[in-house]
Amino acid sequence: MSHVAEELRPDITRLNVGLGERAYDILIGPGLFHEAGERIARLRPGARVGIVTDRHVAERHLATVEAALRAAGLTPTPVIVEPGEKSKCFRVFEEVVDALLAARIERRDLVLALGGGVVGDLAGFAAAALRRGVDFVQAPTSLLAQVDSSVGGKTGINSRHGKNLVGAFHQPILVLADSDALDTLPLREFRAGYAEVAKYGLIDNAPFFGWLERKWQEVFEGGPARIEAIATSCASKAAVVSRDEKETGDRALLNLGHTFGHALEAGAGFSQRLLHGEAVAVGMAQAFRFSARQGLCTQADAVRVATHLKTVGLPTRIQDIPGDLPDTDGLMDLIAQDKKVSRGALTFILARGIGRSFIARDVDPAELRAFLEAERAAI
Ligand SMILES: NC(=O)c1ccc[n+]([C@@H]2O[C@H](COP(=O)([O-])OP(=O)(O)OC[C@H]3O[C@@H](n4cnc5c(N)ncnc54)[C@H](O)[C@@H]3O)[C@@H](O)[C@H]2O)c1
Ligand SMILES: O=C(O)C(=O)C[C@@H](O)[C@H](O)[C@H](O)COP(=O)(O)O
Ligand SMILES: [Zn+2]
Repeated sequence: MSHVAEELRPDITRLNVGLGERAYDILIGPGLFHEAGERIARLRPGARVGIVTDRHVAERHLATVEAALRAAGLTPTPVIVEPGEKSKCFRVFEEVVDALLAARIERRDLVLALGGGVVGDLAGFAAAALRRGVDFVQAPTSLLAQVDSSVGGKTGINSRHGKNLVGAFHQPILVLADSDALDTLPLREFRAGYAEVAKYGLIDNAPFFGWLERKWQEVFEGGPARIEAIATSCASKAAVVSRDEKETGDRALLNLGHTFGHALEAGAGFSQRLLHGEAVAVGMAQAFRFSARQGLCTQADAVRVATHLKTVGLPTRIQDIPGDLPDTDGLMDLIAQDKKVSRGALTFILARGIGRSFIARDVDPAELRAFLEAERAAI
């Protein structure tokens, strides 16, 4: 990537995910979709580009991106899926792969994921599988995708057995996070993405969590605080991914709130009843309450976490989720399918305090069950 364009655009933040020959840039700032063609053509001049997107995003942003690609001599073919988590499934995966093959996307061509985390995970997995692997670019359009899912190369789909159980590690070659795209994102979706922003503070950056407590309204309103929150989140994620690409060690910290959260998402049928970020918010509040119950962190820290999440309008308890959920046995079964489970031993991300998360292996199932029962009984 040339530095010249960034020097001409001081409003663009450029980060790098240091992965040797698979290193890539993350660009964050306004107007990037208008420059998508020029920036992608520098990496793959003359390429065919299969643009995987969803209907909501297509209605708002596809024309801009397509025009930019054509102007730079690239040949785009859109592949449009239905919005929502249910599209992360085998049926839609097959449809996307078939559409990309029909568009003759070859090994030196590209897949462009234009959308939220659902499109990013689905398109990334399609790119990983297509002709045994073609390159892909992430053009994230939701807050969640700009701060988390577009970075790090986890791609995949859900199975009837649980969340993200089929997939591949496949890194993008570029991430273009156009902050203007967030202007069309519904508030509920923005809030859900905010849960993953707060996650970075809770994992290992207490000052960032404190900053969010003071500045969250500015982050929601847009402007410099929003860009700063996105850049801080991406920098945290890039650092973890660079040192542990395939989650053999501390990348698992990025799973804070996800062991509980994924079970709840699956329990809610991957439906609009509970968005991924909302599930993570409940899961993080639970991880801190579970930690406090085990004497690992103070009750005050657990309350502080839940209070901030509640203040921004996120759910923090099972009771905040509308509709029926599996009972404790059902949740335990779903948790048993978590990818961090090893030879049956449960792994959770727990905390000794805000910004002091750690990987807890061999969590006692009896203690977990008692905690889930207590959570269910809480008013
Ligand atoms: N791979 C990873 O590392 C990783 C990390 C975090 C989450 N995820 C996955 O990401 C998914 C959640 O992503 P998400 O929250 O972006 O959900 P999503 O992709 O479903 O997008 C949320 C909703 O907002 C709409 N939308 C997106 N951008 C828009 C825009 N700019 N304007 C208007 N509407 C827009 C979408 O059409 C959809 O209806 C989950 O499947 C989760 O498992 C993956
Ligand atoms: O990138 C990671 O690593 C993460 O854990 C980020 C999470 O926010 C994300 O939801 C991820 O898809 C969960 O990974 P999984 O391995 O538990 O499916
Ligand atoms: Zn997540």
